[in-house]
Amino acid sequence: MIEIRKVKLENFLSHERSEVTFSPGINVIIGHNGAGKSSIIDAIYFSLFREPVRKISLEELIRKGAKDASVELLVEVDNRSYLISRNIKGGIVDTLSELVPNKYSKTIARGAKEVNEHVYKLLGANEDVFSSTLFIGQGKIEEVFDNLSEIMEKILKLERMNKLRETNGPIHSLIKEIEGELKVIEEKKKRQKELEHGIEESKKKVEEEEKALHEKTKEKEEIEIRIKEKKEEINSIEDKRNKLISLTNQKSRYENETSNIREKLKERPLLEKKRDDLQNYIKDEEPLNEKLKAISETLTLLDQINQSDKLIQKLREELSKKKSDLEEKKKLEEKERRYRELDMRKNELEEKEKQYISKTAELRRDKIALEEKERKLKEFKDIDTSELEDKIKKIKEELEEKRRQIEGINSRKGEIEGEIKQLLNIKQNLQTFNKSNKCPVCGRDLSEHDRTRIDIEIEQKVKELSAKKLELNKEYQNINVLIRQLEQLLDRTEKELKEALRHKAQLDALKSDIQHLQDEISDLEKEVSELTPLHEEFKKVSDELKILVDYHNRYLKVSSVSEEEVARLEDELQKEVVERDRRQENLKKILKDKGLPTDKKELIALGEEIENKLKEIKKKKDELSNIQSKLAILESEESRLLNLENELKEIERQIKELNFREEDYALAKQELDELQREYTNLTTEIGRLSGEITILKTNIEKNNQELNEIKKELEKEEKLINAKKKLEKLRDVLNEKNLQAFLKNNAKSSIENNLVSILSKFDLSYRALELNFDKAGSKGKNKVSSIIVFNDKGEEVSVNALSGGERTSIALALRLAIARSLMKGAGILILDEPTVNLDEYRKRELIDIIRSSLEIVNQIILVTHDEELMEAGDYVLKLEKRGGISKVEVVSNNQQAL
Ligand SMILES: Nc1ncnc2c1ncn2[C@@H]1O[C@H](COP(=O)(O)OP(=O)(O)OP(=O)(O)O)[C@@H](O)[C@H]1O
Ligand SMILES: [Zn+2]
Repeated sequence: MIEIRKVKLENFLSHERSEVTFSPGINVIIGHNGAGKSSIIDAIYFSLFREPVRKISLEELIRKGAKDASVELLVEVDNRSYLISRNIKGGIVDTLSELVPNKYSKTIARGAKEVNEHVYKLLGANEDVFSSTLFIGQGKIEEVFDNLSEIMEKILKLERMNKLRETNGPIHSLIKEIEGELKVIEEKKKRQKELEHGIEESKKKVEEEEKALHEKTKEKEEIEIRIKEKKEEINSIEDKRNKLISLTNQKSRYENETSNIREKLKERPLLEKKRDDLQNYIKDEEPLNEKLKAISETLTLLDQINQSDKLIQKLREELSKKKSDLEEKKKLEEKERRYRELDMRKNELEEKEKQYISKTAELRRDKIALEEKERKLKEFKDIDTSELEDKIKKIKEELEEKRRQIEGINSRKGEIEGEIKQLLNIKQNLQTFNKSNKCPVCGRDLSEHDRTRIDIEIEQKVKELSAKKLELNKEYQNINVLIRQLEQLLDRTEKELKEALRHKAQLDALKSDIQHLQDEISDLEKEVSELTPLHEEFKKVSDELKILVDYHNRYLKVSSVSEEEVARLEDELQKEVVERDRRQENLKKILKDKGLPTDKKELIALGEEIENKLKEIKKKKDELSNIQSKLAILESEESRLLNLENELKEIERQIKELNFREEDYALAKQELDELQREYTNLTTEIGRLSGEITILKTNIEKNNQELNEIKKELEKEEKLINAKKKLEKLRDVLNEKNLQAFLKNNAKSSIENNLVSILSKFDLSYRALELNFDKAGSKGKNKVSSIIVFNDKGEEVSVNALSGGERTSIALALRLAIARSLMKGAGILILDEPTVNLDEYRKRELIDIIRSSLEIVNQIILVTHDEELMEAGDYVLKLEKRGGISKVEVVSNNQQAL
């Protein structure tokens, strides 16, 4: 029994994102036209079968403005929950999964086709059955009467049975196919016989050839042995031959060498003569070398003597200079001593002299400054300040007096003003308290006369007081002018005093400066008089030094010279003279001994001549050593020649001993060639034979395989014949009169039974019903009714004669009955707007019938725009459309409310 728990719509028809929960019992979906109610059951239907309910394409199910749509349906079957997920265009595959509460979800099917198959299993019905029975479109409950025959054909798939039987149908073509295969099998049988014969022949041939192969192999082995023996023989002959060749080669090499050496030896006497001549030539070398050495010695001596002469000259000059310097030094020594004494004294006096100079300068500056200040002092006048101070004191006293007068005037003015104010007050009061006739001051009774009098009196008095006040003002002004004049005078006098005081301070400062300068001058004069004798001495010393400085400078120039130095130079000169004389002696001796010319130029020319001669000798010596080495080689060659002659004798002996004959060798080789030819022929023959045998054997193998395959196929023959017979039988059975009628009758009685039991629950008083699955005749009066009803009395009643309510009940019952017969458990009933076009009474009836259906199904989903039907629902969903998008607005649970 399937039950729907929840459906989720995403971009599906008018829904953007809605989630609807269902409960067992009657679920009413309510809302205005176009609110999106049907869309929800469309979503359920689409989830189950991936087909639209309406006549639209899948793409049209996608909400306008969205790219893709998806629907999820949660169902419960036998206490297990399954989630079906369907998608349009989103690229996500459809899935069906089982949800184990609080645990996991297991995908059972993936892809539209697989999901469809599983839904079929869960629902126990396919789309055809479901849409003809439990899913009822708007106002279509009774359609079942008119289409019963088609519905049954569709449900029982009778159409397909007829199709199976047709001449171009599958059964016919299957039989044709089998007949074709049987023909092929006949062909195979012929082939089988051919193959068997061929295999027999081949086997015989293989036997013959194997025998021949055996013989040839034996022959081949014998020849192999003979070849081996022959090869050994040839090898030994070849060894000898090789030895002979190598000996002959060596012999000819030796002979060549011998004749070469003999040729070379012919040169020998000539070389020996040349050698003797050269040896003779180089005899002069030794004495020439000696003479050359003496010449170079002589030349060296000449150079040395020359240098000594120069050195002696230089030393004599230096010595005479030093001697004269020494004399000068001795003459200057007295003056130099005096110079040094004075210089020291001058240095001692230097400090005091500096003091003297600075003090005299300071003294001069002070005297000038003093003169200047004394001149300024004469220009200053003396001023007396006490006079000015007295004057200021007097002015201040006068000012005090005048200010006191002003204060007096002010207080008098205040008194007068107070009196006037009081008088005016009295006058005012007199007028205000007119009626009471009492004095405002004392409260006494006043007559008119009194009042006038008082008035005049007051007037008089006020005038007097005002005149007095005016006078005081004038006086005040006058005094004020005086005060201002006094203040100005005071100011001026004070300034004068200040100026006088400043002048006096300057004079004091000048006087003290003069005093100070005089003190300083007397101090300085004392110091200068003390320094003067030293200054005189300094002057004297300096003057004398000026005269002595020339001598001092001259002394400095010769001061370095000493007696020792002069002595040393004299000694050096002496030694050099001795050395030169010795060399001259030596030279004389050599010249005499070697008979050399005394002239230097001649000596050099002679030296060069000897050197040239020596060079020539050197060349000859090289030539000689060359000839000597050639002669040495010739000597060793001569001994080699002797050896070679002995060797040749030995080789000839060995050749004789070998005794090799070329004819023997050629014969043996010819024999081997013949044997090898024979061997090759045999190998080819053996190869050919085994090749043929292999081919024959593989052929046999192949043919055997084919034979086996043919045998296997022949086994099918019987099955094919049987199949053909069965198909022919099936063709007969599928005939309308046989199986189809049986199926229809079967379904008919089952549905009729169910129908009676369902109707009994609907509380209707009909005893029996009979279904008619045959095609209803052409529409109109002859129309054959698909259902016949019998009343209590057993009378037949046409469906059209029943009341609307009865008809709807029977139609609904019939749908439920069909569903029950064909499905394992009919769980849900879905109705879209069942009450359209019904009056109030019929509507009530229908609600009762629907309620009764709950005895057959568990869950009913009802779509309506009729508010009245809300009451019928156990569970109510209200849909509304806002902004073009459907929304689940209200959800109420009537059961809970009760
Ligand atoms: N692909 C779509 N995208 C958006 N809206 C659509 C789409 N297809 C149809 N509609 C609109 O969805 C609305 C809801 O249709 P649905 O059939 O669910 O309404 P209903 O509440 O059952 O109304 P009625 O009582 O008139 O049958 C309609 O106005 C329809 O025009
Ligand atoms: Zn009075």
